[in-house]
Amino acid sequence: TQSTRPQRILGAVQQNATRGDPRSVVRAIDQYCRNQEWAMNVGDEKGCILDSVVSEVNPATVLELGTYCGYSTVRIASLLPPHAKLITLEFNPEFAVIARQVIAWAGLEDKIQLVEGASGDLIPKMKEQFGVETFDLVFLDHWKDRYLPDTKLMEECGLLRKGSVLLADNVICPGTPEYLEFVRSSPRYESQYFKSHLEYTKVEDGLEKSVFLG
Ligand SMILES: Nc1ncnc2c1ncn2[C@@H]1O[C@H](/C=C/CNC(=O)c2cc([N+](=O)[O-])cc(O)c2O)[C@@H](O)[C@H]1O
Ligand SMILES: [Mg+2]
Repeated sequence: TQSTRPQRILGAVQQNATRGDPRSVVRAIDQYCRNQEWAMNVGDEKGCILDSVVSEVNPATVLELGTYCGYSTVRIASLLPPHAKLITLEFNPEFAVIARQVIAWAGLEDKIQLVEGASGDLIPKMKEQFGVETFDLVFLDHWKDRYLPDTKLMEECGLLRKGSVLLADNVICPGTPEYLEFVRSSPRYESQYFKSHLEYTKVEDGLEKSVFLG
């Protein structure tokens, strides 16, 4: 039977990456997606911007919206300090199965909690079910029309504190116009655009970093 793209990405990791070496997992996926078949990972160019923001924030608690195959999950978690935790939400069970194996290959199961379900349902449960107070960093990379409603939901659920950082992928391509308008015009956010390119291409894209001001 025909394999799926996420299955082929997992295969590339198992063939080319070293177990327990997160950066080799990131490198294996980037090489596969650049040379064999494109996939919607944040990628190596925007990934370097992601790395610099993670290192600057040095978060104890991270929320990722949209795991897909776990590329950015592993990339972020590989930079976290020892007792830090990353919760990643994924509602497609097939993608979740692949992502769990990619995370395991990287040896990062202790830092990452992959929760299956829709962000709109899970965000309101973060405090009671997952013992989260607030998130120091949120990486938004799921359906682009969910960025704004989920940001408002995180505010309503008290999951953001003064200084929490939202980092959003694809604000140019495919684009998140309503979200961008909101964070750039709201007095409660200080936003900054990091110009880059759509993963593995020369098309313009970028990340928007927005600090919640409380
Ligand atoms: N509400 C929700 N709760 C939980 N999981 C959810 C969710 N909505 C979507 N997801 C999951 O997040 C991923 C979707 C990503 C959409 N990205 C994209 O569509 C995308 C497209 C391009 N592109 O077309 O060039 C480039 C990119 O970097 C992209 O991230 C999928 O794994 C999907 O199952
Ligand atoms: Mg993306």
